[in-house]
Amino acid sequence: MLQPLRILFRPKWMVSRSSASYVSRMRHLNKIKEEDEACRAALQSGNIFLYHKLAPLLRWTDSGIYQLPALQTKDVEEILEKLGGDKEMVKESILINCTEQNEAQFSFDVGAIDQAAVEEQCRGTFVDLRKAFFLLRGSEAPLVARGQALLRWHQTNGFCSSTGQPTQRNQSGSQRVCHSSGITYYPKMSPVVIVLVSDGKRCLLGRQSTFPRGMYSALAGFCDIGETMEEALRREIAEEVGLEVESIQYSGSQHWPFPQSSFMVACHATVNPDKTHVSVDKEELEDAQWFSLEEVQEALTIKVPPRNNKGEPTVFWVPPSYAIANRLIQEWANQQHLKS
Ligand SMILES: NC(=O)c1ccc[n+]([C@@H]2O[C@H](COP(=O)([O-])OP(=O)(O)OC[C@H]3O[C@@H](n4cnc5c(N)ncnc54)[C@H](O)[C@@H]3O)[C@@H](O)[C@H]2O)c1
Ligand SMILES: [Mg+2]
Repeated sequence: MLQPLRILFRPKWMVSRSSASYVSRMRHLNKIKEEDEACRAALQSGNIFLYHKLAPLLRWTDSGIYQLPALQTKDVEEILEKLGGDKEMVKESILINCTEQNEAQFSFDVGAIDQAAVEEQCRGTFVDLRKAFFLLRGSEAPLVARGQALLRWHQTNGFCSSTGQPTQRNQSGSQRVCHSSGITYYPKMSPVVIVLVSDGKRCLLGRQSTFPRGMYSALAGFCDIGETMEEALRREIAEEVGLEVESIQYSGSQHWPFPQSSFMVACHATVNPDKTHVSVDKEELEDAQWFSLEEVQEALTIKVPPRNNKGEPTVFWVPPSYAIANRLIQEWANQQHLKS
């Protein structure tokens, strides 16, 4: 039988934020998301994160870390004019969030404007999102992913799939409407379950042939339409490794921008310790194996895996800390410790 879901930990945001300031911030954000006039005003005093062909602009700081530079709207207008663009283009910025001080945050893709010239003006570099996600700290990584996801969605949803007519966005970019059919389109995410299966002593990790060599992760799969998360989880484990899950515990969730926006729901699951024979579906996975606590602990200590002369990792390692798979593996290792 499936056990009821239970939260394994309290995320930091649940305990550390004052509810009054959080409520006012969320209401402010909702207002500028929904009301075009309020959003235009917020853009005038807001912060803009720049992208070039969906690669975010990062800046190397004096303190030796990469940062996501927040530009003022007037600065972006100036740069656009200087580099032969139209300063009105800045109005295409997409609302992504707001700061603790209620300053709106936007993403803007400079498009056809020369990349090197913008980099020089902004004292930064446009970096592929996979790399940027790894280089940024704290809340900047999810913020930059969200900004890119929204820009990508607008770039690929310019036309109504029913009428073929152009769709029009609202000022914040939270939706697009086809005035011919009346259909409103909202940014989309695909729900994915990611699960760390345990037999009580070992945990099960798998790898796809596209993963970097030696890297194993928790098993994941897209939810089918009409499925509950629990059904998707049980089905994926049955399909990919031929095991039947006995219990499920919810752990957390994450927006995952690769290759496109997924909503990752992360869980722990157990199987009967007498029924642990793995039969891998080779269409889905290259390999799946049970790993001991010692092996997992060793892998968790590896920040950058050692590589051979072809540049390929030579050891067993797990996804980095920004991936929710890493958190599941870390939580499992902590729980095993408590048990022993
Ligand atoms: N953040 C993390 O820690 C982490 C770890 C592992 C995997 N992931 C992500 O989980 C996602 C799903 O994992 P998977 O590849 O094993 O899934 P999966 O096992 O469902 O297999 C992928 C296949 O599912 C099909 N599919 C069904 N719906 C889809 C949709 N909406 N979008 C794309 N393909 C769809 C496609 O045929 C695709 O080839 C991947 O995008 C991967 O990047 C994230
Ligand atoms: Mg899978």
